[in-house]
Amino acid sequence: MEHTEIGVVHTSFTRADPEDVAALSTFGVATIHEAMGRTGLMRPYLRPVYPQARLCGTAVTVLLQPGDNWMLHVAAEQIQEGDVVVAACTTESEDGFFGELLATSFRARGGQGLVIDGGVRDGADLEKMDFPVFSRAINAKGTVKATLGSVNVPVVCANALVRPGDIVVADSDGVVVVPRERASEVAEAAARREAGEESKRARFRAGELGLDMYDMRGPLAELGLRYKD
Ligand SMILES: O=C([O-])CC(=O)C(=O)O
Ligand SMILES: [Mg+2]
Repeated sequence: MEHTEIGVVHTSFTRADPEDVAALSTFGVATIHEAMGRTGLMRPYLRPVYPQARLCGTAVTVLLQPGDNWMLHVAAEQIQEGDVVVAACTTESEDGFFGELLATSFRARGGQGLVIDGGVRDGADLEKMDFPVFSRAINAKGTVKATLGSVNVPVVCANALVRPGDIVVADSDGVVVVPRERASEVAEAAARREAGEESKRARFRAGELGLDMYDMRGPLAELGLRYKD
């Protein structure tokens, strides 16, 4: 990635097609990740603040400085209906950058949730509000407003590149990023994959074995697998 700009807010960028966002919202993260050729996943240390949390939306990106949540307030103004805020940090930081007050602000602007490679607090309130948040920590420790970061620059969040306008999907399995140019192709591949899984599910339910469904007996015998009484 090119040198990241600090102290800049990009106010206009192309958002993914809402039809593609709606299509992707029907699939689980594992299916989307597989449909993308097993790419786009954030690291699994990002966890939902409450088990039912789930989100799908277009990314407004934020680059935070450690222990400083100023740029989340700056980002709130850039949120449009259907957006998800994706926040990375210039240096690893697990402080509580975000809580129910900021969630209330994001929601009022149309925000659908937050993915943050940092900490958040007010977990019980976030669950009560059903405002989906995926974070690396839950931490009561407060933050300051003293240093500039950026809004709507490309960021690397938990090892995944996210550009403003890309689609982010998160559920209890993890967080995946779909580049907006690939969204409709990925949604089609995900639908094909789900149809394939449905037919396999029906066969498993009927008692068929993966050993036969996937023609595994020959290769296992060739490698010398032996059955003993
Ligand atoms: O106020 C903060 O800095 C973070 C927080 O707890 C909230 O948004 O409710
Ligand atoms: Mg709070």
